[in-house]
Amino acid sequence: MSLVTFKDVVKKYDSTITVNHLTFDIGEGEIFGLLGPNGAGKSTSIHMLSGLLPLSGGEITVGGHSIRKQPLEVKRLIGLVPQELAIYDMLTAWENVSFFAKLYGLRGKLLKERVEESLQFVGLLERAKDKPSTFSGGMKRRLNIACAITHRPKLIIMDEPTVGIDPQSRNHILDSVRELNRLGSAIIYTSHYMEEVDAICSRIGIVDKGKLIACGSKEQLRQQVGQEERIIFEVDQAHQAAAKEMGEHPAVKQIDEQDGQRRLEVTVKDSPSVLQDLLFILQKHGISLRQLTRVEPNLESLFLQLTGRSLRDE
Ligand SMILES: Nc1ncnc2c1ncn2[C@@H]1O[C@H](COP(=O)(O)OP(=O)(O)OP(=O)(O)O)[C@@H](O)[C@H]1O
Repeated sequence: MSLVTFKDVVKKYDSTITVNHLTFDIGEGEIFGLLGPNGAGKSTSIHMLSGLLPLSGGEITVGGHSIRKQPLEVKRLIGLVPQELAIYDMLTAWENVSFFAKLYGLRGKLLKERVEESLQFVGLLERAKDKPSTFSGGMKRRLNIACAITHRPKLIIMDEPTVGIDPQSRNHILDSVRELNRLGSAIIYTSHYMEEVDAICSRIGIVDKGKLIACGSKEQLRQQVGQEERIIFEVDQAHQAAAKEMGEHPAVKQIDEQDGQRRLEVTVKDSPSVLQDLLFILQKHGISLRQLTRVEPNLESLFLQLTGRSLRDE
């Protein structure tokens, strides 16, 4: 059964549509990735789901409850880890987590146990008495997570939780996502980092300019890319004629020239002889190969294919 449903969800600011008829659902126990460039509408969608922003159209349900009609029931089921840190500098780590736990009605012994458990979970129990102003960016992000999980929500929403932090904290957060999921929560994870979403999510929705342009399991999305791959040739000299000849090969779909034609990114349809043919063209023009890289189809390729733009360029 679906834990979350988005049905024809729209958000408009005046006449601008920021979220454009989004429809998808998320099953219990899933890690669902919402992937898209900056400004795609991920945070806006998350804020509507969390009851922080009203919908302009459509409906969102969590555990069968409508966010429009039963916002309190929905809020009880979710834990939001917002993109902007929601922690208080004048409170200690313990007091921060305890503050949020009380908002969810926890009291007494249970409150103490859950605060301790949450701080332990994010690796900050030893720093419980310290104020966040003494923490690194990654530690603050981890504290932000601890604040959202004390009430053991069925759905944890993480909005770009790894932006601007060191690799160690990033890995810690990615491990916590997997662990929270293993302990029984469904997760919605928004990011513009394809690698993160690819690494931890079981299903992925790709959004661009407010629209859901693809949605499915990683396997389904890869199949959608089809049998294309990218071959990157790094060569010793620029050569227009060679690049042009490569572009005329029937299996070549696209050539992107970088570094003054010293780096050629060639998108090819699956064909047994294409690599050999392209190498032959380089050889014929007297060009030496410095490096050759083959890139398997991935979410980046799918985004490129669907929008004609690179996810990284945003
Ligand atoms: N209050 C607002 N009024 C008008 N436009 C807004 C408002 N809030 C957001 N937007 C616009 O809505 C679009 C989507 O923003 P949103 O923050 O949801 O994107 P995002 O995918 O989460 O990207 P990011 O990772 O940069 O936060 C952007 O173009 C943004 O400028």
